[in-house]
Amino acid sequence: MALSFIKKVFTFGKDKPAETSAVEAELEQRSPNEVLPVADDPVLPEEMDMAGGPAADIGEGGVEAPSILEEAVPLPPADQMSDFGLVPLSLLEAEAEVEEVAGELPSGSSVDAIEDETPNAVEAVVEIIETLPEEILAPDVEDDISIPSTPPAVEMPDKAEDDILPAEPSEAAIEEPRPESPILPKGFATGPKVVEPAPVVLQRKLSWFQRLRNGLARTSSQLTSQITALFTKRKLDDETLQDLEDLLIQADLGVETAMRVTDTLASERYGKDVTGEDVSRIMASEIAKVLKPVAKPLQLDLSHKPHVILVVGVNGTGKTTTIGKLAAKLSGAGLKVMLAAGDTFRAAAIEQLKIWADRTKSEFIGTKLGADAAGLAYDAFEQAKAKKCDVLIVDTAGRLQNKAELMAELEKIVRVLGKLDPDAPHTVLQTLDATTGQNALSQVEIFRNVAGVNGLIMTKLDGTARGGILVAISAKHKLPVYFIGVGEGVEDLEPFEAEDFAHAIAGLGQ
Ligand SMILES: Nc1nc2c(ncn2[C@@H]2O[C@H](COP(=O)(O)OP(=O)(O)OP(=O)(O)O)[C@@H](O)[C@H]2O)c(=O)[nH]1
Repeated sequence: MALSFIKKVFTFGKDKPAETSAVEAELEQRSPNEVLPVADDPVLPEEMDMAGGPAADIGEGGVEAPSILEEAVPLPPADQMSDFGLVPLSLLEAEAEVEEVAGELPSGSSVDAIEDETPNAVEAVVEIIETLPEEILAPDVEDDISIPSTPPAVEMPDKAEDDILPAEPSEAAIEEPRPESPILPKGFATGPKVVEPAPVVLQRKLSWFQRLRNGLARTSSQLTSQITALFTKRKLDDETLQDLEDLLIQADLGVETAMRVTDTLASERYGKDVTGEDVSRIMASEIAKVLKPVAKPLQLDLSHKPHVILVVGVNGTGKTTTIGKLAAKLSGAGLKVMLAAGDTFRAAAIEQLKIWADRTKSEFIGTKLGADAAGLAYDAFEQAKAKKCDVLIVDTAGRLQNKAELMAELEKIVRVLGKLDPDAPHTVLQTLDATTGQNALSQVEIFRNVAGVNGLIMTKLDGTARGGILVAISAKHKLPVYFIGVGEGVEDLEPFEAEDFAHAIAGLGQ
């Protein structure tokens, strides 16, 4: 196509215009020896551009050139180019310009129009072609050039109807043959979904006691290693007893329990050799004595319809989660439960409780964010009565015990519930975060005064708990401890067992 077009232009040879165009100036700067090979049917590599691609730099000898093309086809000396069917690069560049201009003109424009647009390029083409031998030019010379207004019709060979093949897809649409088992990215799988029976659990989930022990490991291992260090090769005397008492107090067990342990130890072993294990055993036994009276089941008076449980505590101590766990136990036992989202401070808390209600098939009552929590508690109580619920559990917003305003709101909730039933709320549960330590002691003190807390649940005993504080709280307040939380899951709420807890703190087995 290119050469035939040039040939056509060639037949229109004209005088060179007087002024030199920028294109021409550039062309003139180039070595006349710059050439590209034009084979009969040239197929250039994709990265080569006929008009603007890297030119082959042929030296005097006409051979050196650092291009892919040269490596593939060694070039002859410049003066013999045409003998080998080669044309100068300058010709191709001028031709490209002419073609580009022609392409921008309206279809049907004559060659004169092209010349008007780019006289210099046409002139350059003509000039160069005049120097080329006839045989490298295309044989089909026509005397007129015009840009066809319609593409030439392609003559198709006649085909019998049966021979008509479906239209062939375009090259882009031709799909690569697909491998039989495609390799999918990580996280995907193929094939029909297979419902497999649950595999035999080889690695059993940790028992709640193991989780409790793990949670209390920090307390227990610290204690036991210090006790062992204290009693290695030492007889039990006043000094070691005092040191032991200090250790126990540091472990949050409280002065009272610490003294119980040292008194018992002194009465049994004073002046004798004592091992760390002896001390741990006595410690576990004394702690269990403190905890046993408070390890009680949560008593439900189902003559009340509903039995109202109000759940209070500092932010994040696990109120909402514990309510979900309790609801699961109760509704699982066939009781009709309603959950009331009295934490009107936090949208997420309302949503969280709703999810727990759905999950445990409990009734749910909520209100809008920022609404009066006492009003919601009242409505919940009425609705739970109307629906004959067995248990109503009311969530409340977490609050710091030193925020008087919030504590007053809590007082109001209790008062309002009491209007519908003087005994309500029948249970006021406080959640305590086992990772808190000493602060939990004052939390109980204050919530007990404001909301009449009459039972405790210690949560997060599976974490890095400082469970010693529960012993101190129990010794001081003697409030029932109903459950302990040993995880975030619905089943991770265990009845509180004094012996187990005492053993876990002392680092002993169950
Ligand atoms: N590991 C562990 N995490 C718990 C336990 N109980 C609650 N949590 C987590 O503690 C976080 C706080 O629990 P929530 O139930 O939202 O506490 P809350 O007291 O209702 O919080 P506020 O609404 O902010 O007052 C959540 O991430 C719970 O999943 C537990 O026994 N073990």
